[in-house]
Amino acid sequence: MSKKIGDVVLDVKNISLSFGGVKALTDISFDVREHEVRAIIGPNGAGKSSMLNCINGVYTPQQGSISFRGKTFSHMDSHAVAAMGIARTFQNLALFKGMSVIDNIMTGRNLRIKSNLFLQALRIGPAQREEEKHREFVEHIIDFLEIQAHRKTPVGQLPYGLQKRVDLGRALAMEPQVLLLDEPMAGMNVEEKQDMCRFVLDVNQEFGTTVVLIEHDMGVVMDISDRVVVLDYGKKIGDGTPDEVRNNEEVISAYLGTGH
Ligand SMILES: Nc1ncnc2c1ncn2[C@@H]1O[C@H](COP(=O)(O)OP(=O)(O)OP(=O)(O)O)[C@@H](O)[C@H]1O
Repeated sequence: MSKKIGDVVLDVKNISLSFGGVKALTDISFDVREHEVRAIIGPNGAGKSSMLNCINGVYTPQQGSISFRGKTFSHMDSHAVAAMGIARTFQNLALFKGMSVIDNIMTGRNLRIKSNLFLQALRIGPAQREEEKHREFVEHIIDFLEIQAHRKTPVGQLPYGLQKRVDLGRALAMEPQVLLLDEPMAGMNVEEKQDMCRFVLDVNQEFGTTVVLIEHDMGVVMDISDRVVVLDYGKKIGDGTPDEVRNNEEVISAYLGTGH
């Protein structure tokens, strides 16, 4: 891979999170470097989604801090996170099923629309020009994700694999610097997985977007990640390159050896 990994963009320090008596995360620290694909793996219930939810401000950890480009937060505010350039896709798709592909991807653009709602509603002057500019950007994403044929189709009518692609498109519409992907390939067939892998790698390599990815398919993780964090029962048990993680005894016994 010819890309150049940069400085730390996201620095997670000593995060602990519990729900009543359930300790979802215990003292988790790891960093994410610019332009890398960083995977978080671990068995069901290990705390992977909770970790993403702390990063994008859905959950507030009881302990620890998260720094983004050197700015430290004990709690990430979800609107501020999006404005800082961190986008997220969800394990259970967060799309508007009755709306077209193009309109769903446009919703990811809202953050960047500056003109006020009144002008937008009237579609006059600067608001109209602005909307055209955003629609053009959305069309680029649609071309990039090779879903031109489905531009006007209501998302709910698309096969699952394509819905996941639209979800990625919605996140890309934010022009994120960091993309958090929660199981982007879950429930896909082999061909859909290959396509999604290619798109994630293209986003990473062509736009330089940093990717943090939760994924259960080990083949995928080992193929596309630069570094991997391994969680088990809310604790970090491994961290390193795919090869390092593959050969880590604790990881093998907790996870890789158990047929997940
Ligand atoms: N909102 C919540 N309320 C109560 N408990 C929660 C909540 N969210 C997560 N948990 C608990 O925290 C632990 C970690 O869950 P989490 O969903 O983060 O794991 P995961 O590694 O993403 O699992 P999976 O692979 O199944 O998605 C689990 O025991 C889960 O039941």
